[in-house]
Amino acid sequence: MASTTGVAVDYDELAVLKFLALDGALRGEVKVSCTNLADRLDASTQTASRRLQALEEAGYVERDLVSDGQWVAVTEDGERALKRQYEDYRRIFEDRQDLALRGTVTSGMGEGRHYISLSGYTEQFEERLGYTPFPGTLNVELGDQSRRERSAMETLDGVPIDEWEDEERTYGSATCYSARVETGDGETYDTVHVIVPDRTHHDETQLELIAPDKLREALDLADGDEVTVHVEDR
Ligand SMILES: Cc1cc2nc3c(=O)[nH]c(=O)nc-3n(C[C@H](O)[C@H](O)[C@H](O)COP(=O)(O)O)c2cc1C
Ligand SMILES: Nc1ccn([C@@H]2O[C@H](COP(=O)(O)OP(=O)(O)O)[C@@H](O)[C@H]2O)c(=O)n1
Ligand SMILES: [Mg+2]
Repeated sequence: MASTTGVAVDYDELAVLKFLALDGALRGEVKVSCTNLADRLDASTQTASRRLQALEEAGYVERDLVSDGQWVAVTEDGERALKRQYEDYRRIFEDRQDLALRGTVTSGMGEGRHYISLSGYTEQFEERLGYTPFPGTLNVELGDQSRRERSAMETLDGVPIDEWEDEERTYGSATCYSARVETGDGETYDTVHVIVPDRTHHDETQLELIAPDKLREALDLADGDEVTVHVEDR
């Protein structure tokens, strides 16, 4: 586990980070005594002190040393590190079924690029998904089992993209489902969306994915490569 600064932070240090957050250090500085912290960690004062120092070197906390202890605040990077743990626990306890759809990367009709670039859609993607998608859709041809399982996606909470029109015509609505892509080599790309247009030339056997980046480049994908799309309930 490494931080952005390259300093390794272990579970032992994350436990300290959690105690600090419980004491309110996400909201601002809290007074910390190494003796008290050592008690809660069931470790020596030196160990407690060393872990605080490691957290500071990793950029997860900021410290102000004073004669009778120290003031410590968790940084944004520190908060992100805690949130990653939180996401893991959510997956463990919230019993949200991860719908895993398997298929192969395939080329389509080259129309996705046009639709995804239209401002009537990009404005909605930016506002509702939080990013400007790479112009296009990565098409995934689903295997037999995943074709059957795909219908379960419609029971999840999707982000609606509304129909809109310009002078010439109306453009259809669509629904986006948050997902993660995993390649055959176990490489993953975290935030993509399965986009299901209400009007489409594709049938249920194809899944179309949008993402901030070109997935063929980010994941080194070519036609025929196997991917698993983990659709999340968000
Ligand atoms: C956001 C979005 C909106 C779309 N709206 C329409 C539409 O209004 N009418 C239509 O015939 N197809 C629409 N399509 C579907 C495309 O015509 C086509 O089925 C598919 O997206 C093409 O994918 P490909 O080029 O990757 O094969 C839409 C696709 C997307 C991604
Ligand atoms: N996030 C994305 C979107 C599209 N793409 C690829 O970008 C190209 C343009 O997308 P497209 O939807 O217009 O083309 P086709 O899917 O019809 O081949 C295709 O090669 C897609 O596979 C990608 O790699 N990553
Ligand atoms: Mg496409």
